[in-house]
Amino acid sequence: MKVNNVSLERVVGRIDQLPTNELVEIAFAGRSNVGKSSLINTLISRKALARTSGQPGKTQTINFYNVEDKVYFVDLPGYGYAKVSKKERDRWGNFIETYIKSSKQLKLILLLVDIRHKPSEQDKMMYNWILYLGYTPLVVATKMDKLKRSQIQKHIKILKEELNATKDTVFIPFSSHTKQGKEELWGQIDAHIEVSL
Ligand SMILES: Nc1nc2c(ncn2[C@@H]2O[C@H](COP(=O)(O)OP(=O)(O)OP(=O)(O)O)[C@@H](O)[C@H]2O)c(=O)[nH]1
Ligand SMILES: [Mg+2]
Repeated sequence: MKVNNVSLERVVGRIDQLPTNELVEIAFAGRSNVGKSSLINTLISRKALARTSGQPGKTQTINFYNVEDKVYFVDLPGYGYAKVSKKERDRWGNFIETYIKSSKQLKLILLLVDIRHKPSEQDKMMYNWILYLGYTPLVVATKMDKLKRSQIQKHIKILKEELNATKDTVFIPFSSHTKQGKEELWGQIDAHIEVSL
């Protein structure tokens, strides 16, 4: 998709504020600091529409970006931020869960994991949970610029093994610094949007 028009249309902090809309939705999930907001900025070719930060826990609301009046990119708050209380974590879990379960327009969930590290227990839970809800997550292995080119396939293999990934789960190495993986990712997103339009 060629992106000219995009805006942050809705910031949702409570379940009862979730939109009932017509546009298709694509959600971006993953642990705090993995690069969700940066990925959205890269896809829409904006430097900083989605707020990013070196401090984990930047995105705490569910943010709906209207892209070309065709699709919402849904930036989810990150999980696994150690400094957050259990109560907050539970609230997060309920919030995300309610959104994913209740959205009628959600067509694709991108699960972001850091290409350098083994997935955390929460990453594994999230992966399995997305499958359980009937979606096949598209796994984006972020921050590939931090690895040597020769290491990338090895790390993708480790991620597949550790997540015990299904055959039809697609893995895309990505960097929002070098923009590697951007075209491939758009290819996947366009394909999902097309079948749903
Ligand atoms: N080297 C490198 N750093 C990245 C990349 N993507 C994001 N970062 C950095 O990682 C940090 C976190 O990025 P964000 O995009 O804010 O992460 P997030 O997943 O939205 O974080 P929360 O909103 O806290 O859930 C920032 O300092 C980014 O500059 C990447 O591809 N390569
Ligand atoms: Mg964020």
